[in-house]
Formats: sequence, structure tokens, C-alpha cells
Amino acid sequence: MANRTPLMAGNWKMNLNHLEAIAHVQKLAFALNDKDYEAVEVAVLPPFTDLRSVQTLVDGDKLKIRYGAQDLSAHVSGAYTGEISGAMLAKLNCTYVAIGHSERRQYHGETDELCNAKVKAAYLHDLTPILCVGEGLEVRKAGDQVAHTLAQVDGALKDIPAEQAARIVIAYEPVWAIGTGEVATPEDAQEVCGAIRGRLAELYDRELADAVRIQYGGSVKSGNVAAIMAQPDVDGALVGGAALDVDEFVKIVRFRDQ
Ligand SMILES: O=C(CO)COP(=O)(O)O
Repeated sequence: MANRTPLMAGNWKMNLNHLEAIAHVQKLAFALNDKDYEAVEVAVLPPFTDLRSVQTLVDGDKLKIRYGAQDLSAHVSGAYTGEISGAMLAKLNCTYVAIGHSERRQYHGETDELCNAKVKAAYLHDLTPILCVGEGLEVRKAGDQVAHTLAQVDGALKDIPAEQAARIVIAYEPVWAIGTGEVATPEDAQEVCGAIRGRLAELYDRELADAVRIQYGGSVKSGNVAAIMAQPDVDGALVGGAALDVDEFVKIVRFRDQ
């Protein structure tokens, strides 16, 4: 099995202004040490308006924390009021960009087709997509979680060449577990994350599938992270609420100690 460095990423959603972001990242950087960074990659996904401040802090203090955005435009530039381009994010030295988060799909009608266009826009500027997929409660109750999630993967990766897909991060986030306190069981997480890796092997090849990191997201906390990370196909967590508390997020980064 490939040696995949776990990625612990905090999706702040619409929380923390740029001043709060500075305080948060400073506190996080102070708490983390070289041993943490050797074992785990740590990233934050703040709101757009925080990114310049986070960049200045990370560059100025040479921090090992990576950062990225929660979304990007599918378009390159032009008359798209309110949108943020991949070029703008790349200029801010973002490493990551989340694409197709369930809240974007749910509240902004984002389709697999749009996610596919956004994945292409991200690669155009060397950003690493964190592609978010996962089923809602009805689909889960019907037992169709694997088929539903794999269809999202297929749609988002349409026409994406292997050299680009090899760098993607996929976050399996069952919608019923997001912000509900109801975490998927480790077996639930493994079932779908394993199926995603299998689909990557079908779409590309086994070597690529073994190299891609697949995260779990949905009510991850210090108390449940270790069991989820113990699953063979789970390579990190995309953390919402618990990432807003620095102490809690540090414990998640140190999942091996929990
Ligand atoms: O949506 C999520 C991360 O992208 C998960 O959110 P919670 O950790 O708050 O459930």
C-alpha cells in the first residue's frame, strides 16, 4: 500500500473574520511542532476574505500550515459578479480548494457537471482540489450510498487526465453526518472510502488509486477521529465545527494520541 501522508483540513465555513483568522492560525502554529508536521499535513480553509491575512502570516513566520479556499469559480475571468477565480487563489499561494461541498450543492445548486468544470479550473492554476462527495439521509436509508457517491466521483473527474487526478484529494462527507453530531461509524466511512479508491483504480490505475488521499468528513472530533483514521482507506479528515476550536483541532491532528 502506498505511503499516504494524512491530511487534516479545517473547513471554517462562514466563520472567523480576517482578524480572528490571524489569531486562530497564530495559536494553531504555536501549538503544533515539527513532529506533528512530519506525521500529518495540516491545512485550513478560511473564507475568501481571510486568505490574504493567512498568506501574510504563513509567509512571514514560515509556517508549515497549508491553506486554501472553500470554493472557486469555474470561469477563468470576466463578468461573473461575486466570483473568485483560480488565478486569484493561486496568486495568494493557496495549496487547496474545496469543490462541491454539500453546502454548495444544497444551497447553490452545484451539480456534478459544475464540479467537473471547477476541478478543471483548479488544475489550470495548479491548485489541488479537495473534491467533496457524499450521500444524503434518504440515499443512505435506501442503502444506495456507494452508487450515489461514485456517480459524483465519476461526474467530477470526467475528462480529467491521470497526471492531474493523481494529485486530487477526495473528501467523503455523508450529508447526514455534517454538523449533526452524528458521525458515520468507522465501517460506514471505510465502505465508501474503499469504494472510491476502487473506482479510481477503474478510472485510472491501481498505482494512482493507492496514491490519492481520501478524507472522511462529518462531525469529526478528537473523541472519534482515531477510530475513523484506523480504517485502511481513510487518509485524513475534513473538519468543520471542531476546527474552529484550536485545542480540539490540534487533538485531531494528533489523532494517534487519542
Ligand atoms: O462539512 C464538514 C467539513 O467540510 C463537516 O462539518 P462538521 O465537522 O461540522 O460536521
